[in-house]
Amino acid sequence: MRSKVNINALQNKVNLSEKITMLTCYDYPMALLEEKAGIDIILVGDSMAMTVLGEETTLGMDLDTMVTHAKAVRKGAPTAYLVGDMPYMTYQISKKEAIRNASRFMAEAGCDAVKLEGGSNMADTVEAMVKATIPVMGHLGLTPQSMAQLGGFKSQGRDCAGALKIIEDARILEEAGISLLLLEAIPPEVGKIVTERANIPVIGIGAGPYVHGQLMIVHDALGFFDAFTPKFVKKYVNLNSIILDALESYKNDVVGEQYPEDGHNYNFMNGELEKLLRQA
Ligand SMILES: Nc1nc(=O)c2c([nH]1)NC[C@@H]1CN(c3ccc(C(=O)N[C@@H](CCC(=O)O)C(=O)O)cc3)CN21
Ligand SMILES: CC(C)C(=O)C(=O)O
Ligand SMILES: [Mg+2]
Repeated sequence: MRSKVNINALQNKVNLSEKITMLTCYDYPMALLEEKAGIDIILVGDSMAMTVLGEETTLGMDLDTMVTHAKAVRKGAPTAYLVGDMPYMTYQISKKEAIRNASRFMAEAGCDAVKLEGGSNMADTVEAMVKATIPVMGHLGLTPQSMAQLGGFKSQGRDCAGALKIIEDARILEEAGISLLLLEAIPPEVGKIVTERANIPVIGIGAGPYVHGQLMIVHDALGFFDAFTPKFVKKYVNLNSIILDALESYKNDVVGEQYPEDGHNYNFMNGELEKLLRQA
């Protein structure tokens, strides 16, 4: 087993200019594989609402479900740096609720940190959570929980004012005590400026090549999600077509009576069948 990935190990990679790898994960079998592949950071994302539960937004995700899945992911990935994604309205209402809700990811699921969306508006909350022993990952740019205000899933920071706001928010969040920062769907140049000024690991998802590491939604990387494809997605395999082939083969086997075969059957213990046939 590799040694546990902690925040120092991640900072070491940054210092050595080694890229950090991050993927989402929502269940135990995928966690086993991501751990085996040596992925540094695993995010149990509220994107699970869309990739696993078929919702059109992330807003309906609830904390109990997130904690349940984070627990399963931790079982499959004991050494990855595990981040739990705080669902909509579990941290926006009060610092007290934010701390109590975040603590469940830490205590029940064994997460290493929690992630929350927002900039300067979240600085006080981040400070309170860090004081309460909870490491926090910030998330700027396209923040899906604000989609009603952003006007949908739209890339961000593409004008001067928008870019300046992201750069300033990154500074304020770092000052408030975040341990890591995620940048989503922004121009590479904005990612570069934020990364150069940061003293913490900066991970991008559609934030260009200059950040310290890359995140992708695992269902996107595997071709296991078809509803839409963000521009930054690279599909490494088309799992949908592989799985569909297998499902159709199974169906054809059953309909064509090719399954089950002899080896799939449970046989009687010695002499018992003859006994049954005499008595039945
Ligand atoms: N499967 C999946 N992958 C993701 O990366 C992802 C989710 N789900 N769900 C939550 C958010 C939404 N994401 C998105 C969605 C769209 C763009 C995008 O590139 N949007 C276009 C505009 C599309 C429009 O105008 O409606 C853009 O150019 O900004 C980026 C990230 C990222 N996240
Ligand atoms: C899209 C990423 C950044 C996320 O927050 C999630 O997977 O929920
Ligand atoms: Mg999320």
